[in-house]
Amino acid sequence: MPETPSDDAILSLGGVRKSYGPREALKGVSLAIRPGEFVALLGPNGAGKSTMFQLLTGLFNADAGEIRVCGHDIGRSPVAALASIGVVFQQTTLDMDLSVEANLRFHTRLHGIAGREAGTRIAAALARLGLAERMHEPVRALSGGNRRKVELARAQLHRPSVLLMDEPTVGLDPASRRQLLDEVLALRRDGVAVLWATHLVEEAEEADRVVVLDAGKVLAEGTPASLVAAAGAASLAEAFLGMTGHREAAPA
Ligand SMILES: Nc1ncnc2c1ncn2[C@@H]1O[C@H](COP(=O)(O)OP(=O)(O)OP(=O)(O)O)[C@@H](O)[C@H]1O
Repeated sequence: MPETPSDDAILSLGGVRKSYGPREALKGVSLAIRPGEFVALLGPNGAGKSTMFQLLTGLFNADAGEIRVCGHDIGRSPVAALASIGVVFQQTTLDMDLSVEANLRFHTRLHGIAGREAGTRIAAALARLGLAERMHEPVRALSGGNRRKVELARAQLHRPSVLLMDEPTVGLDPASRRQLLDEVLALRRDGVAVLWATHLVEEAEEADRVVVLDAGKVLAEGTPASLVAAAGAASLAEAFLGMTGHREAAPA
């Protein structure tokens, strides 16, 4: 696997295993991401993507292996590791009846960001995403695409080095999907590392590197072009289908 980063990784997994009873969801997964790199975790349903995110966010502990964020072992130093992570989960975690601002304020308080500084960060994050004028509206009044943007804004308020996005475009229309992807791709300029889980090949095509996960194992990784070339395929979709045989993971 030629393009795996090594010592300069900001997020790394080494030999990570996780089972639910007899079912092995992750069977010894290793990967690493550098600052400013956008990595797509591409896998069909049941590949283990959400399980990996649950381990990366400290919701569960791995049965074996090591996860490090900015040099901190998530098992031994979870507070330090999690302080460097921003996350957008597959299911929304916003309070629909609170205003956009109140949702974001809750997050800044959790991270110990003082009032005035919190206000400045919230205003800047919403302005960047074109949502400054919606700040006082209840989240319920926003479209699905804008709700996701609020979650993206929230995930960045504590200025994490690593952003985890777990199938964040599920349920969004094509234009909103495109916008969200563009916003996150742009974060590379600020040196933010992104792990973007998806089952949509077209989203993975834009990544710096693609990690193909299936049935709890990394099948391949590399740039989209290198995966296509290695598979002797005409497209990433064809390469992916050839590797996994999962037809439901074809382009949207
Ligand atoms: N809480 C659980 N209890 C038992 N098995 C689980 C649990 N969560 C996940 N699994 C199983 O672990 C495997 C990996 O599931 P996971 O949800 O991590 O995959 P995924 O790639 O996120 O899939 P999807 O795209 O459908 O969300 C699947 O076989 C799934 O059925």
